[in-house]
Amino acid sequence: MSLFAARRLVKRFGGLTATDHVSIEVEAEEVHALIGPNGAGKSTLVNLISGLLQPDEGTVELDGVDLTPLPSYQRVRKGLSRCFQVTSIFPGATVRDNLLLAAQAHSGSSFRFMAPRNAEAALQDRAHELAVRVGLDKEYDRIAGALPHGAQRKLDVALALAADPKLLLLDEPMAGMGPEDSARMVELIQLLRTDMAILLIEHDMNAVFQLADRISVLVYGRVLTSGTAADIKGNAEVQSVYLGTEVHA
Ligand SMILES: Nc1ncnc2c1ncn2[C@@H]1O[C@H](COP(=O)(O)OP(=O)(O)OP(=O)(O)O)[C@@H](O)[C@H]1O
Repeated sequence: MSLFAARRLVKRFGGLTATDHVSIEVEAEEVHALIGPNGAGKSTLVNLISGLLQPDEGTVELDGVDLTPLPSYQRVRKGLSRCFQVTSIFPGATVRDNLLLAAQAHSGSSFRFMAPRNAEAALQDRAHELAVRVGLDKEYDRIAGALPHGAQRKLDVALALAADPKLLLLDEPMAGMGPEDSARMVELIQLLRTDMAILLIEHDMNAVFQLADRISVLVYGRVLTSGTAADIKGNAEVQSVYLGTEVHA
């Protein structure tokens, strides 16, 4: 059984079927990328998976738990974390305080039996560990909103990691990045994949081909095909979908 499975998801907006019986699975430690031209329904699918939208049909399951009836925040508790295309950081606070808040939000009852001073120390450790993990330890005391774009995206990833996800949903993590920052983000995702499964929605095809074990191509709300990078590169139907369109996915 796969770690994660979305099964036959359907979402209609009036007469438009934005998600048309989409099934997608992610195995433990797998990076599964989702690509598709503009308007293919990627954002809608991500919202259905993370719980910002409710499907008209279909189910979302993680590690044997049916997440479909749960709101976003409960899905996070069950192990499904999402990074946002629009970052979710507090721009006026330091990296440290952003991470402390996230660590605290996800600490649940873990510090309940500790003396307050020990609980505070454990939170500080956790926040610093998250900064180290994404390579932001040198920026720890800087104001988040003043960081370069690439560093802000890393912080966004660190905030999602605070929940200790089993599945990390990365929604266009390379958006707006230059080649150097993109390369760093690829390195970071390579590190993370040893600890969690990743569903990656990304327009940067270089990054997708480097990272993905499996790629699914979404067109008009349906999965056109799924396969390895080599399968997808050699697929005539995929090529024709992108031909003459704004090829950035
Ligand atoms: N809330 C909504 N109400 C009505 N139609 C919507 C809504 N959200 C999305 N759609 C429509 O559903 C289709 C899929 O949109 P979606 O944003 O999911 O595509 P996408 O693949 O994420 O595109 P992009 O890469 O441009 O963000 C589009 O035709 C869009 O206009």
